Amino acid sequence: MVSFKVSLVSTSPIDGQKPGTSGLRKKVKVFKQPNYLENFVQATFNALTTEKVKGATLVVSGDGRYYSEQAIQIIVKMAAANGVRRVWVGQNSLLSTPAVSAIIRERVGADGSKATGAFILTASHNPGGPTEDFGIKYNMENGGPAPESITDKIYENTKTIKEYPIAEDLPRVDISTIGITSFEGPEGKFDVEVFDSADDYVKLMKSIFDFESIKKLLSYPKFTFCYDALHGVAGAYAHRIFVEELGAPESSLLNCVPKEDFGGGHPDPNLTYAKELVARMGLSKTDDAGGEPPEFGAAADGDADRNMILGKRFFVTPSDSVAIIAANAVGAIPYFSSGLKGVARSMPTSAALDVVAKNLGLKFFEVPTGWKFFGNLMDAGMCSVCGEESFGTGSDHIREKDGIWAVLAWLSILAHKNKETLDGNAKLVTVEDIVRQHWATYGRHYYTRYDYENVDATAAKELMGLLVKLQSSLPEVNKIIKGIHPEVANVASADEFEYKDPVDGSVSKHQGIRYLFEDGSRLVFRLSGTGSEGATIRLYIEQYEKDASKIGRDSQDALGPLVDVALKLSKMQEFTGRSSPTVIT
Ligand SMILES: O=P(O)(O)OC[C@H]1O[C@H](O)[C@H](O)[C@@H](O)[C@@H]1O
Ligand SMILES: [Mg+2]
Repeated sequence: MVSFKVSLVSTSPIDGQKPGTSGLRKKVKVFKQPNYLENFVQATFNALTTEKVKGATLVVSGDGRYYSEQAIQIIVKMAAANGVRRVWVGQNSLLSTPAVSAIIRERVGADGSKATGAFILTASHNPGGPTEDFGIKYNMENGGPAPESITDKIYENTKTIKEYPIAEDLPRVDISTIGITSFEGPEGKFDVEVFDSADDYVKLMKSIFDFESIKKLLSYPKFTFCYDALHGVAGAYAHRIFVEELGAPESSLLNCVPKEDFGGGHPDPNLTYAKELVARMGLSKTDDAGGEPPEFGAAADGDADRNMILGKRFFVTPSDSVAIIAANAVGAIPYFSSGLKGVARSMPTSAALDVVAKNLGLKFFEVPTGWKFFGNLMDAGMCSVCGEESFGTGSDHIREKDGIWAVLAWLSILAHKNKETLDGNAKLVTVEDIVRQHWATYGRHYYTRYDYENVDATAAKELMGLLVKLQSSLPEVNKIIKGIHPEVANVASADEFEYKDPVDGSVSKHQGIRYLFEDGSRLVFRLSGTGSEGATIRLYIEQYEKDASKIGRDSQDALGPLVDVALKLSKMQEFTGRSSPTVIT
């Protein structure tokens, strides 16, 4: 057995290591600066209680983006030096964010060991490569992102760090080969175990869904399917699940080979960035992929926690997606057969889920943006299904959102609704049919999001400042609105969203600026917490329509007047210099 020594390296604090909504995300060149990654990793170790470090088992992996392999080698050396007992690594550094959560919660090592935390190496949906983004975040024992109490401590530690221990002489570990490598250090044995990226996750999915019924759906000739991993880590699961387990043809997988630069693309599953899928599904305004589009299409982001669901020439908004999953879960998904404990959405997500919760008599929660808020509810047994407008959907099977889970949930609902069809007796019920049926039952929440990416941070702050100021004079605001579009309803109330966690009582302030209209419409403005440069302003626009004769409009048309009001009220163009958003979803 190779032995290693521990040396102490002196360092000094580096500015700007405050973790955002989902960890620390910066350009690769920033991460490559001397001690940058090391300082953050040590600040994290120092923020944890001793038993989470000494003798502990730690998962380290991610979406395989550029710099992952080097980062893993550094973290392994630091883990060894900090007295960690074993590090678990997905083969080739690949583990999706949901798979990491599942592994922390479910995996038991050959010697009975269980992980107590993970470093997830990802910048999620941000591009990768030498000039793009890298990221790191720490997840806790419950499989969810570290709560603010820990991330605040990490940040404080980054401001005072003076030294870190490292096992400089520990040889590079081959993370491409499955197996355990053992070392001997001053505090005893240290193992690095490399294992199959998909095994544990596939097992979990099979315990949640009825794979046989999905298989039957996928083998039905009129049901065609397509999945785009955007060259992210979802590719490491897609072949195994959709092709090997469920029998989909190889040709149904698009961009399913994980690449360290995501093939030069932007691995964010939305109508702008998932271009190839959007064209194949017959939804592109400019390219036509030719041929009849598949009945079902889906995409994932870089670390496979996000999802986009499409039907033939049809886009399902994420806010509708979670509402539809919640409305159908009990009959369609075995995991939920005894009912839902409750449902939750993030504040900017449309109120489609609220209506389902009300009709079905389910507990309902509105939380700030960020998955960690759902985790607390789930740990307390208060929430089964949740989702966000930002293409995140999930359940209490883990403590992260789960892109492939969402696809399997939709396939389960389709299989359920098509029981008779699959037996040869009826017409195929499509994705679009399911959504339209849902609107007819619950009403439709027209919804759109405008993103202004990488705008000047000062200008963005000023814009938000103006919107807060306007909130104190609603009569004035309503006068402005009437001057723009007299048919738009009055603003009934306006505030900055604040959340008191019903489980731990913690309060999160300034979680987005809301204008709530008398007819149930909403305008929400937020600054993104996940960007790595400048500021990104997000504007969320929503309007509820109950009248069945009016639920079939084009959503941009239906929302036109409200959009206009939002842009003029906020002086968007004046502050940002932008005449149109970077992305509309
Ligand atoms: O802050 P934003 O850029 O709007 O991003 C918000 C999103 O960030 C990450 O993806 C989190 O995991 C999500 O829970 C959150 O909704
Ligand atoms: Mg992600």
